[in-house]
Amino acid sequence: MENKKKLVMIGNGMAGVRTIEHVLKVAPGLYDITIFGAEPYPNYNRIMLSSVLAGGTGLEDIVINDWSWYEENDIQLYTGDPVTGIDIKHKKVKSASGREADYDVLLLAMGSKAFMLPLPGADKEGVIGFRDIKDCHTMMDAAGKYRKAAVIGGGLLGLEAARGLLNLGMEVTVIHNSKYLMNRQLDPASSLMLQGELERQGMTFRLECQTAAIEGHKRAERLVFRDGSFEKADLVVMAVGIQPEIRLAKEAGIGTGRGILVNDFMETNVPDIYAVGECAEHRGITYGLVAPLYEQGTVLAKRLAGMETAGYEGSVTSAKLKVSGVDVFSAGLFEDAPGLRSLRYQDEIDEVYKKIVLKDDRLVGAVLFGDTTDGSSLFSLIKSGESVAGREKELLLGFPAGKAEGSGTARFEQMPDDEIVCGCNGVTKQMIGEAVAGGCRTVGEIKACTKASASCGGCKPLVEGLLQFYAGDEAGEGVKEGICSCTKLSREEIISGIKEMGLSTVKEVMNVLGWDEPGGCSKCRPALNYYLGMISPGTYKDEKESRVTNERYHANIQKDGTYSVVPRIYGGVTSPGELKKIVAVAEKYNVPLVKFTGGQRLDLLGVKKEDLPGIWAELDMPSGHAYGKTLRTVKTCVGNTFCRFGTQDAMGMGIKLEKAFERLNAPAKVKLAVSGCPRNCAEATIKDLGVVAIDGAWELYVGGNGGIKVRAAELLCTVKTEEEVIEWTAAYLQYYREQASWNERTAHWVERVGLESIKAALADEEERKALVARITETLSYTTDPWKEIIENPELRKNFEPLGGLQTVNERMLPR
Ligand SMILES: Cc1cc2nc3c(=O)[nH]c(=O)nc-3n(C[C@H](O)[C@H](O)[C@H](O)COP(=O)(O)OP(=O)(O)OC[C@H]3O[C@@H](n4cnc5c(N)ncnc54)[C@H](O)[C@@H]3O)c2cc1C
Ligand SMILES: NC(=O)c1ccc[n+]([C@@H]2O[C@H](COP(=O)([O-])OP(=O)(O)OC[C@H]3O[C@@H](n4cnc5c(N)ncnc54)[C@H](O)[C@@H]3O)[C@@H](O)[C@H]2O)c1
Ligand code: SF4
Ligand code: FES
Repeated sequence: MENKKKLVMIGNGMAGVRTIEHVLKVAPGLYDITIFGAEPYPNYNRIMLSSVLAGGTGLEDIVINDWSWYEENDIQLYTGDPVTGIDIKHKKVKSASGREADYDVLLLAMGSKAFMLPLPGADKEGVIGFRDIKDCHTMMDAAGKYRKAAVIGGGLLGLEAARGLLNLGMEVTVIHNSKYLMNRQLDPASSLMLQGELERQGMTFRLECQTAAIEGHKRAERLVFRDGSFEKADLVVMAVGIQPEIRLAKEAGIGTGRGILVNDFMETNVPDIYAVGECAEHRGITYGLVAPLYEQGTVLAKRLAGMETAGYEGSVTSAKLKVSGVDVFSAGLFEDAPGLRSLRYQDEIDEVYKKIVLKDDRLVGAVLFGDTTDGSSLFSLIKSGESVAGREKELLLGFPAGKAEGSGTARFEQMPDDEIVCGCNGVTKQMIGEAVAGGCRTVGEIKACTKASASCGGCKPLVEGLLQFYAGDEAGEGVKEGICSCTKLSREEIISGIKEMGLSTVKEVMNVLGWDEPGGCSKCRPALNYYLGMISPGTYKDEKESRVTNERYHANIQKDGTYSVVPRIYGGVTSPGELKKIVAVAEKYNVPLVKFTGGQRLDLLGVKKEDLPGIWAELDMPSGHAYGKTLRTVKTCVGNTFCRFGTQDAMGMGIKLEKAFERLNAPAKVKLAVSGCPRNCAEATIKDLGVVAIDGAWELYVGGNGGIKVRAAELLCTVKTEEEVIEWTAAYLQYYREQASWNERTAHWVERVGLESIKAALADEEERKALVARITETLSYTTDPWKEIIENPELRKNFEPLGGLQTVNERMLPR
């Protein structure tokens, strides 16, 4: 013992103890270690406080190093005893309880404290930050006694706190100074989508709002804002950023700025004193996420062990909001700026937004909303700084299955053993390797063993890749995934639950099947609405509030908030009479643009919401479902009616198909086409179902797609008559309706289940007829939503100026 150097650490938090773990590994027995912690606990995972608050995780689950770990490693731990002074001359520290400890090496790892706005009334009871277990307890206690909570700050912490408080049964208003939530991580488009989802979960927001004071007797009772308005609040949580703990260092004469100044080896300006974690300022930056802090810890541990090491050069960071039902990821630069180029993909129907930011030929930032699967792959590319020239669109639209960056064997071979795979829990590649060597064969088992992927979940694709890398064919199925983060149940389990228990409403399904997220989210609500309607077409009452905006308004909402009207022109075949009606309406309502669509229809664009019922009434044509998850259009060529190559009546067949299946609800949109000969002018082989005439017969192709990823349709069958075309189409569409997941286009479905299984199901005549009977029944219940609106004054109210449910951001917020 005598020969050991004395290492004293101030702060018993995530970054500091992580550094000590490394020191113990690379230099066992070198130091006699003493740790002072201000909190009365062993080292715990602060990140998981959000999960504790939201429910489902107990405090006992978040301990990283329990009491016995300190004992086993001969670490002298003083908890609940903050250090109050550092004497750099005599190399000793003094604590609140009067303890003194000499050091040879001193580690400053005091983290940060919540920044508390210096508002009048900020010292009242019920005004807190969200930083530690104590704050968690305060919020839980308050939720038992009071109803109204206000969270100041709409960043990561504020939103996670707000979600937790909602789960505790409080009404929550988030007061945010910017126009956009998470303005430090998201651009306006993704931020608006996030806001919409959180509003649906029950949060309310006051944006661009400045708090002036907190009023109340002893306890907070209300917030008063600079514009004079106010908000009742029995609990006020400040989540407006953090302040590195530098007071002790400053008083001792150690160099400080915003944080404690360190060089690339985490050395302060005073010999033998180092700083690590949120309290350290490196190259002008203080970090507030654990991944960079763990990187700092690795360098520092090697330095303390006297090992050769490259210095810490700073980190690019990524963040993922830990709110159930919301997938948001942000990494690197996300705002447009001179010298940067960006690519975006925005789908306001399925609520998916992706943006990547490039500098020259390198990826420097990404924002994902709704689908964050590629987050870790994009982050790997940002960190590597390699050229992505020529691959930009692939990066934006998603990596083809099995090709994700970070999933290749070469990448895992090159990955250093101590590279952090799970930033939230500090799990390295080596730790995952050891877990697999120890018998883990699924992501769930690795999660239970190492905690990798247990917090924000952003590392899951990497963990899966590593599991595959280490376990190869022995790797079992990944952790069981539900249809969204609100439930662990798969589509099949939900459908059999609905059938077996006779569940009949979205709410009932969520209650009976035990949804983790009581209100569901924008992914599961419409999916349940569809499954219920598909299972019981005759009795299920469609829940309009579970549908996306376009389907609620029965019109296609446009970028500028106006709508478009696409009259149903069966088979793309019109007449002078129909055209005259369209022209008259377009002129009367000053429609700014009339355009032919890709599906051979006329699109009246730029229509005001309040003009929609009038236009529908005057057109007196069914409005086409040019939106929504249903049959869109049947495109046709002229066929043998006029074309000298035509072998069959393509127009007639197209019109029949469109009339047969219009208004059909489906898991995703469905597009059809009919070509009169194999020259295929209607491009039938890139449609969900394409019919191509050959001599004396028709070929039916399925699973085609001309969208993001072009997929050629595959031949399902060849039939002789028009009746058989209708029959097979009906059977195929119903089989797709019953088997595919919500939101799954036929191209993906066919690829997933394989054409052969579909062929086998439809080849059985009895099965085919049964499918036809079921689709016929479903179609018999469909109604004309436009007529209903025209004829029902109550429904028309939704279309009055400022009527209905619309808010300024509604186009971003489909339900
Ligand atoms: C609710 C919440 C959720 C979060 N979620 C995420 C997330 O999802 N992802 C992510 O990357 N990051 C997240 N963070 C941030 C992350 O927790 C911090 O970056 C990380 O904990 C910082 O580690 P640290 O060791 O520097 O500081 P800390 O973990 O704060 O540890 C510092 C310790 O030092 C103690 N201390 C201070 N002064 C003294 C003194 N004078 N004497 C003795 N002890 C002292 C403090 O009490 C504290 O226990 C979250 C933070 C919070 C609060
Ligand atoms: N999922 C995660 O990764 C996660 C979760 C929680 C916390 N954290 C970390 O914890 C730290 C604290 O988080 P945070 O959200 O408080 O910090 P932050 O700095 O990221 O966000 C604070 C937000 O408060 C807003 N704000 C500032 N002053 C305000 C005022 N007067 N009124 C209203 N709004 C105001 C800002 O616009 C900003 O968006 C950060 O380092 C964060 O990265 C991360
Ligand atoms: S697909 Fe054949 S029938 Fe139809 S327009 Fe083209 S050439 Fe004529
Ligand atoms: S990175 Fe957040 S759980 Fe792994």
